Amino acid sequence: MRIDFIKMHGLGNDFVVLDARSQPLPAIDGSIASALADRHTGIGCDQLLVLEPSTSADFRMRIFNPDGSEVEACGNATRAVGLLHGESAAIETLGGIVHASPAEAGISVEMGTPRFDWDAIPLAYAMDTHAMPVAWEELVNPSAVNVGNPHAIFFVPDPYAIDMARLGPLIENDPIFPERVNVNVAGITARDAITLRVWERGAGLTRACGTGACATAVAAMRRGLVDRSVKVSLPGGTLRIDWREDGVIVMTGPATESFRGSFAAADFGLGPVDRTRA
Ligand SMILES: N[C@H](CCC[C@H](N)C(=O)O)C(=O)O
Repeated sequence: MRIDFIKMHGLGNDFVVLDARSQPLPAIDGSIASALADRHTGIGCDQLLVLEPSTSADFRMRIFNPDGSEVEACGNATRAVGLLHGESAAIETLGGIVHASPAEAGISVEMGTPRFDWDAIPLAYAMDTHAMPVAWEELVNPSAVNVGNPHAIFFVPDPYAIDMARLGPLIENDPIFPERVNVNVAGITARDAITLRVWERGAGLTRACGTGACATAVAAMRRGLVDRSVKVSLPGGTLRIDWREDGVIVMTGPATESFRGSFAAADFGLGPVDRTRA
């Protein structure tokens, strides 16, 4: 049996999309996600996305990191599947329902309202998530923001001077974040401009992180560093983040379909299709 996939990206943060609504798919778990995401022996991607029917939205999007973890939110992926959908869509995720709509600058997504309470960013002990009293060498006093998934945001003079390959995993896996955390290093370049690099939980350094851009923009706004509409420049390109007066974060940016293909299910250890799920 062959399985069709769509290869997509949002500013270079790339995805393999499997649509269970158009083909019978065997059960997908973390180990299969890791195999498909592997850039040497698999198709290769930062996240695997599985689209399924939903009883509460237009469809459901499951999100897997290359380490096999299934997670709550993925901003760039939301724009990508919004592009596939072709018109406005409500998308069910583990982090809640988000809304994608075609926009002049690509796809606009209402990413929900951010949370700052410490039980949204599971910490070993309650802290002021505005500026946590912790440090990892030159990365100090991060903000902690949950936009469906957990983010730690450090403001630094030059994000490109930070050794993310060394400090990223240290912070990602610190026990102070029992669910781990996405690590953002940001520089403020103007009242409406942020430069950002992200070490993603379960994926490592990516060329762009949509939820990271949302969390970082909100953290900077809360600190009075920027206005409520900012451009966030990531290695892969720029996103616009607006934090509306009603508390909803709106992210706008491009999404791209790269190519389509198929693979033999047996090549990735995918078992027979459970017809009760078809
Ligand atoms: N690594 C993230 C999921 C992907 C987020 C990122 N690719 C985005 O565009 O938001 C996490 O474990 O929470």
